[in-house]
Amino acid sequence: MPLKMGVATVTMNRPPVNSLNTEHLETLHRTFIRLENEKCRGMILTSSSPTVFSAGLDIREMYKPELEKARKFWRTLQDMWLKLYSSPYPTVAAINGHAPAGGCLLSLSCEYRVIVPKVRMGLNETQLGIVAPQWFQDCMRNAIGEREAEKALIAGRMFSSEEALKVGLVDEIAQNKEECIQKAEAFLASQANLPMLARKTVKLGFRHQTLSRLLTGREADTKIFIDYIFQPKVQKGLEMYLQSLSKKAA
Ligand SMILES: CC/C=C\C/C=C\CCC/C=C/CC(=O)SCCNC(=O)CCNC(=O)[C@H](O)C(C)(C)COP(=O)(O)OP(=O)(O)OC[C@H]1O[C@@H](n2cnc3c(N)ncnc32)[C@H](O)[C@@H]1OP(=O)(O)O
Repeated sequence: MPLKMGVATVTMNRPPVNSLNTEHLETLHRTFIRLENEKCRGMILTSSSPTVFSAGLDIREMYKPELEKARKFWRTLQDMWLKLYSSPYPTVAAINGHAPAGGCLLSLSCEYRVIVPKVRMGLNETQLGIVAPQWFQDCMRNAIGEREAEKALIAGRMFSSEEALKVGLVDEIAQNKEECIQKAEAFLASQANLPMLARKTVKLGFRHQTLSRLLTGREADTKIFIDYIFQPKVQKGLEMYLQSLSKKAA
């Protein structure tokens, strides 16, 4: 995590697709805590993969899990998200590859998004027979508005880079990763002279409702997750989805 002029670039590096298992989520969470403690001036979140930003939650964490491990997985996801979404420093996602589901959530949790061409992002959970939790949905709604979010979430729509720009899911398209990082740095530079306390207070004001909805209902949210994924038909769906992903690789 290099810090250049107080700006950190956090590069996810969990091959092959940066899927988010408990360990990877813990690493991200620890990183965001450290950045806050070190009074970082801005953060760029990106990926070491040339084609994938993040494939979202690691489906193997939800497929036939042990109960306590599944609980820990979900709580760690909540912890990571609460830290990122409420970060006092400015955040940009340099989306240099596909960003489905939890990958899209990561980018939506940043303040500004730059994407490369010819990749897809969105909350596709419905298409997998699972449901994007309320706080995932809130992040989408906060980015693109009620009507577009409702349509996208019901359909589990994956947006092309161009569609994402058009609907406001991302702020800019860059031609490649290098330009993506340059544009991310330019956004952070544009924020650098703003009084930090005022900036942070306004940001948290906008995000307060979404944050408190989860903060006041964390246990209930965990229970919803557990009850949902332990349903036999959901497990069957996850099994089939994992098989389809593996078949694709074969
Ligand atoms: C009332 C109820 C309310 C709420 C319910 C509560 C909770 C339910 C939980 C809801 C939340 C879900 C959020 C999620 O994030 S779910 C994950 C969704 N992710 C995806 O759908 C992405 C799947 N992956 C892909 O589409 C492609 O892999 C991708 C486009 C990212 C990259 O394609 P590429 O061709 O480069 O790679 P692949 O060959 O497909 O994959 C390589 C190997 O990686 C494995 N893989 C891919 N994605 C995942 C993943 N998300 N988890 C685990 N493993 C993954 C894939 O199987 C390949 O593995 P091998 O076959 O090589 O072993």
